[in-house]
Amino acid sequence: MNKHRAADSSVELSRCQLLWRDGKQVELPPCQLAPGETLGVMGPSGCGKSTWLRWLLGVQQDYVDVAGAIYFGSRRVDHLPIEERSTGMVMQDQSLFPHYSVADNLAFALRAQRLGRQQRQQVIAGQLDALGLAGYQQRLPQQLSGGEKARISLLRAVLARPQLILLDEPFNGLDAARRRQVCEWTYAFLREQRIAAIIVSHDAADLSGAQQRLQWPESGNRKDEE
Ligand SMILES: Nc1ncnc2c1ncn2[C@@H]1O[C@H](COP(=O)(O)OP(=O)(O)OP(=O)(O)O)[C@@H](O)[C@H]1O
Repeated sequence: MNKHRAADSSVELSRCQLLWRDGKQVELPPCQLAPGETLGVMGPSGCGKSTWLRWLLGVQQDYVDVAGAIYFGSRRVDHLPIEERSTGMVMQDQSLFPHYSVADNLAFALRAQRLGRQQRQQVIAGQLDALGLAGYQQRLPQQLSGGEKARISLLRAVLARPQLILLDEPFNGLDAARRRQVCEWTYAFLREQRIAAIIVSHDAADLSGAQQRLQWPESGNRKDEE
């Protein structure tokens, strides 16, 4: 298990303010997620959802100031560097290691769990099977379709078993039947592994398994208030 992960602690996000350089600002309400719980987020294009997720992940973003706190149990993590936050993210552009096979990409995510080689191969084979990708171990990312890449990216992020996982439009590029299947698998896996998650999507059906919802609040303009 990830050494930074406190298995039974909840994720707590304080009220959070995002302030862009051009004066646009938005205030998000506080939120608490128990292990295995998901927050589904919807909002119009360009409102700041990905920016907020990248802040939660710990990415430096010079175009915006963010004031807020993130706690895993009693531990405050928003001042920690990205590698110490036990937070994973699947981005819209799906970043697999291009020169690693599917199996090696997934093995990378499992490294903290210290499984033996055979056990690791079993986990990988079982999960690929569950996602309709049986036998894909030796493929390279360039040999995958967009939808296949999306599923492997998602699998890699959840197999690392972070405390919090951030999914930005994770089911894009899938046909309707596959989208439903991957969506159901994702919620079941997050619940079973007790991983708290935030899922952003423009499609309400993607958020049907989420226990909590956030409709992105209207943004204001600080310059108008001055
Ligand atoms: N690297 C950047 N530099 C400057 N401004 C940026 C940068 N990335 C995003 N922005 C701005 O921040 C605002 C929010 O963008 P963001 O990508 O977070 O929106 P979003 O809600 O995720 O949109 P979408 O649903 O289209 O993905 C937008 O006004 C965008 O132009």
